[in-house]
Amino acid sequence: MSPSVQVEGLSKNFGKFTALESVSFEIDKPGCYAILGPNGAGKTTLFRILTTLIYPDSGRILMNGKDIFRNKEEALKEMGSLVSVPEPPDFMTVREFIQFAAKLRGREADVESLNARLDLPNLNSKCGKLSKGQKRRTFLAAVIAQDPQILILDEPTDGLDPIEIYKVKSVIREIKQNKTILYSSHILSEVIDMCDYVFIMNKGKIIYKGSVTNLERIFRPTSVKVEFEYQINPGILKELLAGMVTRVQEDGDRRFEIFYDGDSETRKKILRKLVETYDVRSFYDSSSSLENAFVRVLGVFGGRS
Ligand SMILES: Nc1ncnc2c1ncn2[C@@H]1O[C@H](COP(=O)(O)OP(=O)(O)OP(=O)(O)O)[C@@H](O)[C@H]1O
Repeated sequence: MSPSVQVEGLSKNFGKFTALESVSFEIDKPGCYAILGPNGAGKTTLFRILTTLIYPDSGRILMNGKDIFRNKEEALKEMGSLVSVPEPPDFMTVREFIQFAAKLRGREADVESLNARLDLPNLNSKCGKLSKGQKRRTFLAAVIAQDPQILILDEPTDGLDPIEIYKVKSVIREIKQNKTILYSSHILSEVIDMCDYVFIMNKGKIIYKGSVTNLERIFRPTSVKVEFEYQINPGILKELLAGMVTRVQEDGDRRFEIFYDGDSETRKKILRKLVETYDVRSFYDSSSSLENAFVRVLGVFGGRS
């Protein structure tokens, strides 16, 4: 049976501040599910509730059909988490901690394989002597050694160096094939790279739910920036592209931003026409930055103050 997570009408206030408001979603297939949102959106609050570190004011969560607040032990049996910067105990070695974590769930840890995949620090080092990134990878190795069906990972790459990020991402890509991973991040490009489905949060609410492919399709670029080898008459350029473009805007000396309907065929026609007529120095999607797309999602669905 596939692991499932159901979140129903979750709300959480801190005093008068509403951190989560009626958050609901359902997951019933393995894969990597991103909770994406800017700082303060409520991601960590949601993850702390999902792991019962704190309790909601209302709503319920079912993991594999079991209520995590009413039937905690049963419901969390198949869940492993990396939330709120956990640290392995100082006095244990890396190997001991991973073996200990696995034993808690009745599993045997394959420490050597985890070491090869995550490039762990010296297995005999005491955890107290590790750097922040090494501690995080050791903790992640321990969670993976427990072999849970559901993994809750709150910004797992936060504070890691590029090589560590690469290792962590490879492992997550590998295990998401048959597990459910809830993965929070504020980096859209990371989510596009890793995840299959995305929930976008802003100001305590989920403002977008959809596949990552759909998100890319909706927020595909709708303008290109072009630079010519020499100065171009804007009037003639507009005439040349008439019928293909919605607007042509001068963008400095020899540079223009050309707006169109976002269709890839139209984009090809524009490029062909320009190259046939002029010497084009560069041509690229002006809003191809995924971070820009994120800002647009917030603008379209969630407002932004
Ligand atoms: N214990 C608390 N007491 C009061 N306010 C809190 C508490 N925990 C969180 N908040 C507030 O709730 C809001 C959501 O915080 P949360 O940490 O869930 O956001 P986030 O999306 O994880 O942000 P980040 O990406 O910065 O980690 C923030 O405005 C935060 O200040």
